[in-house]
Amino acid sequence: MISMASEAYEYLSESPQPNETEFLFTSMQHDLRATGKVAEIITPAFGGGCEHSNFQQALRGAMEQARQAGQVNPIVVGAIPFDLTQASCLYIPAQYQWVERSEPIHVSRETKDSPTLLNQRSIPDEQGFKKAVQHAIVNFQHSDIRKAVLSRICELEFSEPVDVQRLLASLRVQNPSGYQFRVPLSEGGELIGVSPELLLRKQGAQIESNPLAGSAKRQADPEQDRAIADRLMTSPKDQYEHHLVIDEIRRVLEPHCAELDIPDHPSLMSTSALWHLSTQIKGRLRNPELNALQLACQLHPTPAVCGYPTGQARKLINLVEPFERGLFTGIVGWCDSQGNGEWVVTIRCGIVQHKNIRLFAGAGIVEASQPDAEWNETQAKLGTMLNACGLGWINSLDTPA
Ligand SMILES: C=C(O[C@H]1C=CC=C(C(=O)O)[C@@H]1O)C(=O)O
Repeated sequence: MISMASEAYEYLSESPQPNETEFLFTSMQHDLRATGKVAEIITPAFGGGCEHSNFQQALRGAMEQARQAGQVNPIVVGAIPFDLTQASCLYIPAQYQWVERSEPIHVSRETKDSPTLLNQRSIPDEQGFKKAVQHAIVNFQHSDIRKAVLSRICELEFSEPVDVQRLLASLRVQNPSGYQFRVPLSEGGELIGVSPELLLRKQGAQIESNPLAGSAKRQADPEQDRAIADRLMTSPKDQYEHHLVIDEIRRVLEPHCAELDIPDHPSLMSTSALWHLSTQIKGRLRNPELNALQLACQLHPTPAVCGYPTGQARKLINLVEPFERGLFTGIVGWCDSQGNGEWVVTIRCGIVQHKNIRLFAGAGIVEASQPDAEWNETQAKLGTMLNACGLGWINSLDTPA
């Protein structure tokens, strides 16, 4: 466990106030709020698992720049894209502060408060997505690829600028135990979301990871909801999908760990929209000097967002996905100058730009997948952000996953 609250984290000059926060990351009981920028890291994180990589050098250079600017314990915050060869979106803020999380505040769902939805479209559309799933399934039958995560975009245009504070408040109500994030983007706009999936937390020699794979849509009726959860736990397709992720994470972490605890079987975890198969992994590093970003770069992208084997799955994704994922299914979080940090998988999120939001959702495809069910799963995953936008009704038009 990271004991951030009790630690004397520094902040330069005044602490950021919630309404002027530019970067936000919620971790367990605390929010990391940051403003300003003293150094930027756009070097791609490719090879970032190695301490001599360009990326790690850029990271050390930026930390040094911050120290010269007077910071005693600088931190790096931001996001890294799905494709590690693309520019990183990281920086060292001028001020930061850990604050205790407040109780989620009720957000009114009255339609008069919500701006009107002018346009929406899915890329690819329903037919295109199902075709891509079918394409992947055929590929599995004729190659060594076992899993590929296929995703789609849902573009929304509103009559008025999106109220980001309201969006964040609603995400907090929906998933109070999730990792909420808000990242300013240099090209304009903000990355906003609430991820349920911890890629890596590192404090000293202790590490944790909580991969998720295998999902089912929550049901309003408690009995049906329980039945869906039980079915997920015993579904061979979902167990298989999950184990591909765990085996790959074990392969990466094992050589680094003096102790590694990976339960034999996943457990259930839930958000307001979905059930997930989840494995809580804990370990103790042989070399506590490894920084959180070094390890995160070795783990990313796991088969929970890419597939298995990674290289081949990535090629298949590039072939069938008709858009650039950018930051979606990358990682978002923070790392301090001692190498401690937390990185979560950038899912259940969107990019907000004035009156537009670009939402993203994906689903792990294996040979036993059904195109209709995978489409419905992406719709359920979009539900978190759609609800936050006051558009929960869109999901009620769908058949349950
Ligand atoms: C890619 C997403 O979810 C991943 C994380 C949890 C469960 C997943 C699944 O069951 O397919 C996905 O691997 C997403 O939410 O867009």
